Amino acid sequence: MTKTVTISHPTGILKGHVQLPASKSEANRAQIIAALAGGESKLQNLSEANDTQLLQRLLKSDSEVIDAEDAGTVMRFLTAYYAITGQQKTLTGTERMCQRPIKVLVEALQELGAGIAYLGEEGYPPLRISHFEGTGKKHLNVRSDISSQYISALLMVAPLLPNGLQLELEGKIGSRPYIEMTLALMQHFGAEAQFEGNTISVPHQNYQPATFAVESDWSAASYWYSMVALAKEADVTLLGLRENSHQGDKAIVDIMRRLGVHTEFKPEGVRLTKKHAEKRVAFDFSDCPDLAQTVVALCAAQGIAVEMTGLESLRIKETDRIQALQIEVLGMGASLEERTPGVFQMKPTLLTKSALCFRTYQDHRMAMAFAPIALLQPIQIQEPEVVRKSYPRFWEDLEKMGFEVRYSEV
Ligand SMILES: O=C(O)C1=C[C@@H](OP(=O)(O)O)[C@@H](O)[C@H](O)C1
Ligand SMILES: C=C(OP(=O)(O)O)C(=O)O
Repeated sequence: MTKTVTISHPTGILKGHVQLPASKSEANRAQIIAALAGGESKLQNLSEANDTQLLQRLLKSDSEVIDAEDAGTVMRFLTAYYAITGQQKTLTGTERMCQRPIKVLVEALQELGAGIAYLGEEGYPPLRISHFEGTGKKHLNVRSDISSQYISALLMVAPLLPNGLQLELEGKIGSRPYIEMTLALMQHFGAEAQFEGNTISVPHQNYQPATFAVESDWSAASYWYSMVALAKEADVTLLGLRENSHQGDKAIVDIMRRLGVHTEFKPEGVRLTKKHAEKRVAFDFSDCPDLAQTVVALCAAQGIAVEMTGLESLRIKETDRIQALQIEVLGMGASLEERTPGVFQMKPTLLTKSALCFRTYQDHRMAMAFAPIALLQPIQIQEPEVVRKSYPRFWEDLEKMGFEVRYSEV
């Protein structure tokens, strides 16, 4: 039996306000840094997203076995947190988490003096963290082309190291805005750092407890942008988003300007209305990999040809997102192919009225990226509960905006 949701929209007209979930990326940085700061920090607007709630529970847990489930930030940030604070823990996660690499982070922490062993395959969780005997090493070379989460994890613990830390980033810097978000949050809690060229320097210093209000999630906003692009008429306000955001996924504003959505910044959030869409576009997702699925699904539905680069990290996220997208757009009559190394092209056809049922591969973003297509025709999405990772109220919010959402098991 597979849980399935059938979604349709009777009018195709979207009007109203959406209260988005708060950013899980900001929340999880704030929670780690607040724990390192000690004292009484006040974190406001932590969302119900499982990734956020999970970290909150785990930071309070005395258990020696820690299950990071499918949350990349939780796995990577806690590895550095437990290692540098000298806690004995076994860190594990879902089957998929144990296929997501962590070697770059583990080796960096080992160089700093952490005792970490692999309990399964070398380079992957589960991990056993046993002790910390500081080597006093200050300068580390770290690859930055696999996941920025390793860099963020190291940066957040860096102020605790007696000599601070100087990271030399090697290779392409993927997901760079997430590194900048980490530095911004560190600064909010009183820790200064310098990012010049490929070098990030963090002196030894103390964090200060602080109040921090998490912004709404720009990645979650991207699905509403897609809905506005596909709607017959739309006037939608997404609450709690700011023009001066820490989140790199604010790039959706510029992407969607070309794909049919006008953004107006207002004090309460962003107001989205429809505009003309281009028929052929090219985007680099190196800075905003979580937006790629939104764009692929929208372009497949709208018959927009798109060339994409910067998708390398998609293969090691909640699922192999390239493969998942290739399979799902094929069902829509579109093709997604790597034409030359690193350059993907999607050739769409205009959507036919054939029945569409999308699989989600235990990936919240597969569900949310394809859901907007329900504005064109009724669709089905399998395992709809995957959205709990970042946006648990996603289906309820669709209903509030006039979608019909029916659950079944087939
Ligand atoms: O640091 C973060 O909060 C994140 C960084 C990105 O991962 P990578 O750095 O692995 O690309 C992003 O895809 C993920 O959803 C959240
Ligand atoms: C990749 C993601 O999350 P994480 O790496 O934190 O599991 C995501 O939310 O799209």
